[in-house]
Amino acid sequence: MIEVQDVDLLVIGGGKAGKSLAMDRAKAGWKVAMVERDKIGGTCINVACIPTKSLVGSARTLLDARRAAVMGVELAGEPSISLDLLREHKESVVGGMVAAHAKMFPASGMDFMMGTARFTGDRTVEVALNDGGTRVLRGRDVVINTGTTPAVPPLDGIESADVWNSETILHLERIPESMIVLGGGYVGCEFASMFAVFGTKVILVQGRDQVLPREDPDVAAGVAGVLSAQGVELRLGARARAVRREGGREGRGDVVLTLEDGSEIRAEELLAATGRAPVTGDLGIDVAGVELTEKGFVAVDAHLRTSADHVWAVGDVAGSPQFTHASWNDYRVLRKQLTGGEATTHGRLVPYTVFTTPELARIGLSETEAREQGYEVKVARLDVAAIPRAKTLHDTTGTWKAVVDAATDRILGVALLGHGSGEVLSAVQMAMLGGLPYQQVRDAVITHPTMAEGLNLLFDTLGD
Ligand SMILES: Cc1cc2nc3c(=O)[nH]c(=O)nc-3n(C[C@H](O)[C@H](O)[C@H](O)COP(=O)(O)OP(=O)(O)OC[C@H]3O[C@@H](n4cnc5c(N)ncnc54)[C@H](O)[C@@H]3O)c2cc1C
Ligand SMILES: NC(=O)c1ccc[n+]([C@@H]2O[C@H](COP(=O)([O-])OP(=O)(O)OC[C@H]3O[C@@H](n4cnc5c(N)ncnc54)[C@H](O)[C@@H]3O)[C@@H](O)[C@H]2O)c1
Repeated sequence: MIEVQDVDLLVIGGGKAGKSLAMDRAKAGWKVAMVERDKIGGTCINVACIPTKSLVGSARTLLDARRAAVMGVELAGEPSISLDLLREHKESVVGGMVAAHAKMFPASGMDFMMGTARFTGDRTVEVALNDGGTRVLRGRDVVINTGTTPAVPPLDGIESADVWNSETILHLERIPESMIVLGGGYVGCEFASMFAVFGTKVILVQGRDQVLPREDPDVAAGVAGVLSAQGVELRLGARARAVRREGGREGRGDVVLTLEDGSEIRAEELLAATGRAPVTGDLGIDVAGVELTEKGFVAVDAHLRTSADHVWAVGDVAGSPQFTHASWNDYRVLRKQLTGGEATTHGRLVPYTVFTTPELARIGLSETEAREQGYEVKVARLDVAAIPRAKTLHDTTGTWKAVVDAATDRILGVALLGHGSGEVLSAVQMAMLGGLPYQQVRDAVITHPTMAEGLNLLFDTLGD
């Protein structure tokens, strides 16, 4: 019989919310244990945001080098990607962050262990340690932060077709001559953009009739235009039903994707980018009295409480918006409650940026959503080409759009497609948080020439 170790806080899965909470509470003197299966620092730094944005940085550097002459700079020879250097760059960024976490965890005072946790009773887990052995831990409070994992699309033949997902593509075995990207969501658009810039002939197959289906059609069309201009072939409204690898696993011929209309598309590789599935299957969740939603996420209320007393869930697995910053905010919401305060996830404003090149930065309601919710809206639009900073950079692709409540003049949301828009977005976010009418942003004195200055121009288009 293994002895049960009691702790104040037990964190299962070291994602953004869980690791932040564990370190914070350990530093505050709580007895904290955190169990992580295989990724020190979680999904974001190992296999998601950080490696992908490192590679997006490479794609942008290549694009800059290709258009150096227009900026008056001569480079000797054609700039190109070195697979070895690319891997080294990505791995040095990821490795540096993982190493920093490996130091920070024990330094905080927590009991950090590598292993797989599984519930065996109320607030109690058994941990199969990666280096052998078992521990049993019980938390006064338990936090589930086990994240999501790439969903396997239900296509005939998928198991034997040897396709990539968002994690395996990051091994950077090769830059293929041709690649099908299945799925036109965030992952699909970002990888399609970067691999097209790296020189791959990309065919993006999207089941819905636009990329990024949450966005207004005109905004999605803007992103589609960016991808097309980079050479991506878009197959919209094209649902896949089967996939096979010619020559079998050993022969490794082309991958062939069959669409619902029976037509076939072939390429050297296929990236499945069809969403993410919650990691709850092997947690023994029913033993803990924790209920799941129909889709397998942990069911939580607006306070991140599960159906079991003193068991909480945070991040992707709790159905929070699938962004690292949302998970980080979950941490703040939960910390407040665990330390005697009140906090909720209800009504929070969660921005996001899709890192195509250029990027799409979004916050608040789309025009479609605003109209569906009964708002009478004013819509402002600005071509990025009108922004002086964009002209100085010869980087004028994109359009900005803002949706304003006609009754109050408050900004309901924006969609900014263009250079540096993810940075500009935060200025809009602050205006929205402060409840400012658009005129105050329009009339603010903003530094010239910055991309943010475009906000003056954007809201100028609405007049008074
Ligand atoms: C390709 C890609 C790019 C992305 N880019 C961005 C971006 O640019 N910006 C952004 O905001 N978001 C981005 N995201 C989304 C972001 O990565 C996730 O929303 C975020 O990582 C979720 O974090 P989390 O806190 O839910 O947990 P995670 O970071 O997923 O952590 C969960 C951890 O739990 C561990 N675990 C699971 N089960 C167990 C168990 N039984 N025992 C012990 N440990 C366990 C896992 O190993 C994992 O480390 C991207 C996602 C992908 C796939
Ligand atoms: N920059 C960022 O913040 C960032 C980047 C990457 C991922 N993420 C997060 O990761 C999550 C997952 O991203 P994702 O792109 O994998 O999922 P997603 O749900 O955004 O997109 C998946 C797309 O695949 C399509 N699809 C599914 N099955 C198909 C089929 N059989 N044939 C054709 N098309 C099919 C769907 O229509 C959908 O649009 C996102 O929700 C996002 O929150 C964020």
